[in-house]
Amino acid sequence: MGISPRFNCPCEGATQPNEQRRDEGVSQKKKKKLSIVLPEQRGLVIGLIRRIMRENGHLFVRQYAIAIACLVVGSGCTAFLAWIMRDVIDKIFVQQNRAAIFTLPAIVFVTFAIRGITSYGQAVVLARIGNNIVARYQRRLFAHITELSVDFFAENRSAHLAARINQNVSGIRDTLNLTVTSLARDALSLVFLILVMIWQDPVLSGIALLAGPPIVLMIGKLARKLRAATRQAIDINARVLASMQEAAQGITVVKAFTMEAPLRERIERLILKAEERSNKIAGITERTSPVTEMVAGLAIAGVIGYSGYRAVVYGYSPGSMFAFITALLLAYDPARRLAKLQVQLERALVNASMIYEILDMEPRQPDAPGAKTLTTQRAEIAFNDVTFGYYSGEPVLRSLSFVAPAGKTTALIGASGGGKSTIVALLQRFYDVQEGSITVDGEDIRNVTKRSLRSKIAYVPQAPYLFEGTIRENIRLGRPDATDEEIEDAARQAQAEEFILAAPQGYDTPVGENGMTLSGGQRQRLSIARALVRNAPILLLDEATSALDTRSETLVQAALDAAMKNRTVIVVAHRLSTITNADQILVIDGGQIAERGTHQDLVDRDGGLYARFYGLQAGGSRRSADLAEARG
Ligand SMILES: Nc1ncnc2c1ncn2[C@@H]1O[C@H](COP(=O)(O)OP(=O)(O)OP(=O)(O)O)[C@@H](O)[C@H]1O
Repeated sequence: MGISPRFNCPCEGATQPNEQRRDEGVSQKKKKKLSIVLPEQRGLVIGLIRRIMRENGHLFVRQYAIAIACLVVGSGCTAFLAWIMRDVIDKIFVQQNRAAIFTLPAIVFVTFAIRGITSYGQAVVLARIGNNIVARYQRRLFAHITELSVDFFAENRSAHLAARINQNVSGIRDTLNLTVTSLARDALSLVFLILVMIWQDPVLSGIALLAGPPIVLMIGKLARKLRAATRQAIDINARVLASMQEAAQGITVVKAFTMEAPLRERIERLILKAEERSNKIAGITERTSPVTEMVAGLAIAGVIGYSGYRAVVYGYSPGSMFAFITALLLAYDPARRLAKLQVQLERALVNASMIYEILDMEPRQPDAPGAKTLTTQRAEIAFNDVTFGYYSGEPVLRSLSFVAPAGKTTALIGASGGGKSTIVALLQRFYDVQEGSITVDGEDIRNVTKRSLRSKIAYVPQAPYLFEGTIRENIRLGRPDATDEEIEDAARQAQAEEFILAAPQGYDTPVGENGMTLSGGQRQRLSIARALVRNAPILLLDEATSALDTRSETLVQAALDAAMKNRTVIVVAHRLSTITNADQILVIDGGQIAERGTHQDLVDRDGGLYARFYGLQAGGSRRSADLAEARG
């Protein structure tokens, strides 16, 4: 299973062609990358709006009812103001009715007050709905992303992803709010005002409404242009933010290599592009204004000219004409906003579809239907004829078979790129094998839940990663229900206690971003403590001691030796010194096992790869990169 390219169509009901599904067994670089794909056709756009409505609308029925009630009352007030102008002119100015001098202004004031209160009410309610939608989608996205396979993160730069999500999440909110406010406020106001106009004067209304069709045509054209520009703008903005974040994260490398100037130039180029895109969008969006103004101005001028002619020549009542013109002028604002609606919706929909693009992705290694919980008796691991490659036709492991006996240590060693880390990744089911199988106590790991499989494994990665939080919290990530005593015990075993207690707040000292305040060796020891506290039957060490100095390494090695007892351990080692005691050593070369045996067996093997390598450096502390040299 692969990440579904179904996100090409974010509307519901879109299915993936079978052919596409079939060739997804092997990950294919192009398919995994997030691209900006948009529904091009009107039907798909409506599908997207309907999906957003269906997923969210029912959650906010009460709030939307309040907002819509406010909008309806507000629209009614607007129409009423136009309506009452007839009385203002006729009663006050023509009939000179004294009582009306007091009552009509009072009515106008009360109408404005009601309009103000309802406008406040709808704005607050809609803002709350919007904020809640943003929060819900942020939660949903994070939960979904953490379920996606590791290859998704290998293919998508994390900073770029974060920046894009940050921009996109507003799309759902804006689509909903724009649709609701436009329909409930602007469309309703317009309908009420047009009714007032027709009631007052059907002929003049006909003249005024002639302005509609040309404006609608023009907006349709502009919206199409805007769609492409918006897509590019969102992507460029995400790249700007991502580049800044990456520069901040890698600031030591940036400074050490004096990369400031070229980096600045790169970001400046992106910023310039983003500025150009924003200007283009503003140009397209605002192009609606002059055209709308001119067409509407023409209609209003026509109405004034014709009604003036009728008043002067035929003596029509100024009151009804005034009410008509007021309604026409008041209708102008909602009509203009409605004209802009499609343009604004374009942007919101581009963002919303990008959110669904991520939400519609499926993990590549989902649990099989009816997957069991893995229970381990002995925790014996077996690779049976495993063939695997990250890309189709490029196998990294070829028909690889070995057994990692229960309670014993199996060391993997070999030249860089041979496939050692891949073996460790496959065992955790970050990827699925293409041929063969991997079993734990005879159970194929594809038949058990990933959660239960991984709960049996403690993993110390090549590059230790620490999360924002305290030292204690970072160790506790190994097992959330670990007691403070267990955490301190693990830290002691990992030879980390000394520096932890020397830190300003001991175990409660914050580690800074990815442990920036700690040395590489200290980070590694915390990572080992995290694995120890997990207390799992399988221990995976990927070059766990690579960042330690000789003293720490000796200490940690002793700790690891203790932790390895009675566990099934697979250790990827780059230094021979760390594996001389291993129960079996597998020399991995070109995705296959070139040699296997204990350290002594392999050293004794005349002309063997391992023996040659060992011979190269009697001290046995050189890195396995030298194996390539040994291989000649
Ligand atoms: N996520 C990935 N996507 C694509 N190719 C990958 C990925 N990870 C590893 N590879 C490729 O797979 C091959 C084996 O890599 P792997 O990391 O397993 O080797 P290794 O023996 O652990 O190397 P090292 O000792 O340098 O860590 C390499 O050619 C590498 O480029």
